[in-house]
Amino acid sequence: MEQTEVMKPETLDDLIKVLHKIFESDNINVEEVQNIMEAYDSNPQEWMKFAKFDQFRYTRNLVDEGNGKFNLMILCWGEGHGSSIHDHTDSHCFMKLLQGQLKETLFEWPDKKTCNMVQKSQRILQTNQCAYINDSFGLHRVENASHTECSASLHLYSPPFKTCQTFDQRTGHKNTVKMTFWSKFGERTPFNFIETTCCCPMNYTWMSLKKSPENGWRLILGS
Ligand SMILES: N[C@@H](CS(=O)O)C(=O)O
Ligand SMILES: [Fe+2]
Repeated sequence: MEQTEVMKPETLDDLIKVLHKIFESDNINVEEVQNIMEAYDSNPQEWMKFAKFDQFRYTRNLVDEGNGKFNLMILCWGEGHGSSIHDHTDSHCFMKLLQGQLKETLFEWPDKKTCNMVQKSQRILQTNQCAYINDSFGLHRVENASHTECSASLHLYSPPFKTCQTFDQRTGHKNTVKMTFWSKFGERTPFNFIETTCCCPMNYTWMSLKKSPENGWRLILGS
């Protein structure tokens, strides 16, 4: 597909405007989106209002709904925080580092028989770099391996999705999990439940204990 002008977005607002324009079309040129996201020089003053960290796990903070074509969000990774192995529900996934570093480990889709999941590759993403993945590349896990620095990344998913599948590294067993936002447009998402989350040391999946007026206590396995 032909790529129109490659311009450098000067600010995050600029970048969002350009992304809106690009995603008006139904045919997405992955390299063009990747180049434009990479061309934006991360300026914390512009995105700080969206970056809300949690003590225990990474947070997902919605920045823009892309006219229904994409979701743009900032993920905030405290020291040692990571995701479980997951897919991207047949969507495009662009991931640009805004601050710090992130380690991305790629895995093959598990085959039918129960076995350890096969690791394909691993890389460290640096500030301003923009990575891309979709389900045809495989699955991934993302981690902030630093014990002293937090990280932030800008993710674009198109089309937007609300659930994904997480995988147990030792068995390949999968779970469908709901994906939630910690904040939307800079405002903490309202919550009326008690929640406590911990990472299961056996298989690195997340377990949450939640209480809501609607559902009472629930133990939720997976991300
Ligand atoms: N895809 C993950 C983040 S990452 O680990 O790529 C999410 O949206 O929560
Ligand atoms: Fe991901």
